[in-house]
Amino acid sequence: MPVIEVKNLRKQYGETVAVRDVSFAVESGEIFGILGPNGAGKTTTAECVSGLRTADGGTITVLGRPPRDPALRRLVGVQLQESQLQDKITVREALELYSAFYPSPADWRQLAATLGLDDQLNARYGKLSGGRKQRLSIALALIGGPRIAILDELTTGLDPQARRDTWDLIESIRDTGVTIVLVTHFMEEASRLCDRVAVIDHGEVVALDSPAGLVNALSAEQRIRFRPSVPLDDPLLLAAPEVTAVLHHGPQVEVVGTGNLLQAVTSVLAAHQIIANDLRIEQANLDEAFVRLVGRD
Ligand SMILES: Nc1ncnc2c1ncn2[C@@H]1O[C@H](COP(=O)(O)OP(=O)(O)OP(=O)(O)O)[C@@H](O)[C@H]1O
Repeated sequence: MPVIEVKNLRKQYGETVAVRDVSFAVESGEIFGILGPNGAGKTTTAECVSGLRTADGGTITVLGRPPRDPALRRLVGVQLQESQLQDKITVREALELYSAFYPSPADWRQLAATLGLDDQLNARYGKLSGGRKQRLSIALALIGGPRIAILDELTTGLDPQARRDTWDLIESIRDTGVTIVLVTHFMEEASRLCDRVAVIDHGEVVALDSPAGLVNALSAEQRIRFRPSVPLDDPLLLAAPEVTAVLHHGPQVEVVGTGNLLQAVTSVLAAHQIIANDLRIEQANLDEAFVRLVGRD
């Protein structure tokens, strides 16, 4: 049974329709990604699911309850894009303050240790690096011991190492049984972390699948590159039904096609005793799938 169900969500700000029609269901224990370009409606969707905004249309249930049900306050942890703390508050004070909001909070000292903040307890928020601030905001989202964590643009502004560390952290949180909704516009993040991804554009879900499923569905086309041992006549390859084009880049040949392209190409080459040196198969990735879906980077 899904832990979050969103059906035909609609939300507008004045004349601006931020979310036109969004539906999805999040299963228990998964990392569910909401991916889309700037202004697509991701944050608004996450805020409606978190109960921070009221939808104008559609229905949302979280653990079987409406998003603003007070019982959800300790079951759902939210880390939002704009959750800036005051610069002067220390890490310890922030953790203690947030713990006080919950009847049976997680042990904040243990959480701080897990998140690598235990040597920073007396540091002021304003002096923390971007990565540490992010860790603290994740800690604050988890302090109530939630069953669901909603994390928005978790790694924006982090350097590549801090981003990778944060990904490891999210995986370890998931391993404790917490369901995670991750709002992101980073393809690499979605591919690496998410079990399933809803791609949102102009306030609508344009695709919903695993990252690999999205790539496969949209990128039936494959490319193989190699350097033939002797010059190659294009018609030999084009005779195979799998091959749609043959391109030349100096000594390199690039074959474009569909289906079992590799087998088709290698059997043509074998039949003519041609050796394919430096053979490479170019795989499509989520970036390409995304550009195809939303028509822009
Ligand atoms: N409080 C608000 N008042 C008016 N318009 C808003 C408000 N918040 C968002 N919008 C508009 O609603 C649309 C969707 O915004 P939203 O922040 O949900 O998108 P997003 O996909 O999260 O984008 P980003 O990645 O840039 O945060 C945008 O056109 C945005 O300008």
